[in-house]
Amino acid sequence: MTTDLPADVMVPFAVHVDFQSGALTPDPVILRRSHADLAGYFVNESDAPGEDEMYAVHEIRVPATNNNLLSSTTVLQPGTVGGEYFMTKGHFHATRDRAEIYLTLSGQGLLVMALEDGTTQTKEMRPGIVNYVPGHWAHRSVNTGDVPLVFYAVYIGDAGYDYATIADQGFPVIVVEGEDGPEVVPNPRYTGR
Ligand SMILES: O=P(O)(O)OC[C@H]1O[C@](O)(CO)[C@@H](O)[C@@H]1O
Ligand SMILES: [Fe+2]
Repeated sequence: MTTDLPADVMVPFAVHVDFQSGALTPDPVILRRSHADLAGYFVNESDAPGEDEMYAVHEIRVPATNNNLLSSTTVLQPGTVGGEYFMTKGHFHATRDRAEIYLTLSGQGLLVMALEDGTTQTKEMRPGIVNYVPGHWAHRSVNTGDVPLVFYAVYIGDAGYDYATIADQGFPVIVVEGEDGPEVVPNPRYTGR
C-alpha cells in the first residue's frame, strides 16, 4: 500500500445549503452585484434601479486549482430593466475548455449560453434541473419568475473568469418580457460574430 500523500491534502468538510434562500452555513464568502455593477449590460437602462442588489453569490472557498471543484449558490432577484429580465453578467471561462454544472434549487429562469462564433443555446432552469455547461460556452442566468432564482453551480477550480468579452460584445441573445411570457430575441447591440 502506498503512503505517498501530497503535503497539501485537504480535510473533508460539509456545508449546509438552504434551497430557498441560497444561504450557506458556515462561513460563506458573499459577492454582491447591484444594478450599478451591471451598467451597460441591459439594452435600455432608463429604469435601472441603481444601487439595489440584483444578485448575490455565496461561495464555498477552496483553492482555485485544477484539482479542486469551486462551487457557489447564486440568488438572483426578480424584476426587469427596460423589459429585460434581471440577469447575471455572464462570462466565458478564462480557461475556455472548463465545464460547469448548475442545479436549480428554487425559482425559475433561463440559462442562456453562447459560443464565440455567436451560436446560442437556451435551457430552462427550475428546481431539480441540472444544466451541464460544456467548456467554451459563455453562460448567463436570467430570472423569468416572480421570486428569487436560486441555483448551485460547480466548476473546475482553475476555470477563471473572462467578463470582458461579454461586457464588450454583449450576448447574442437577450431575454425580454413578451405578451405571453419570456422571449429570447437577438440582441440588437451584439457586436461579436
Ligand atoms: O459570474 P457572473 O456571470 O456574474 O454570474 C454569477 C454566477 O456565475 C458563477 O460565477 C459561475 O458560473 C457562479 O459563481 C455564479 O453563479
Ligand atoms: Fe462559469
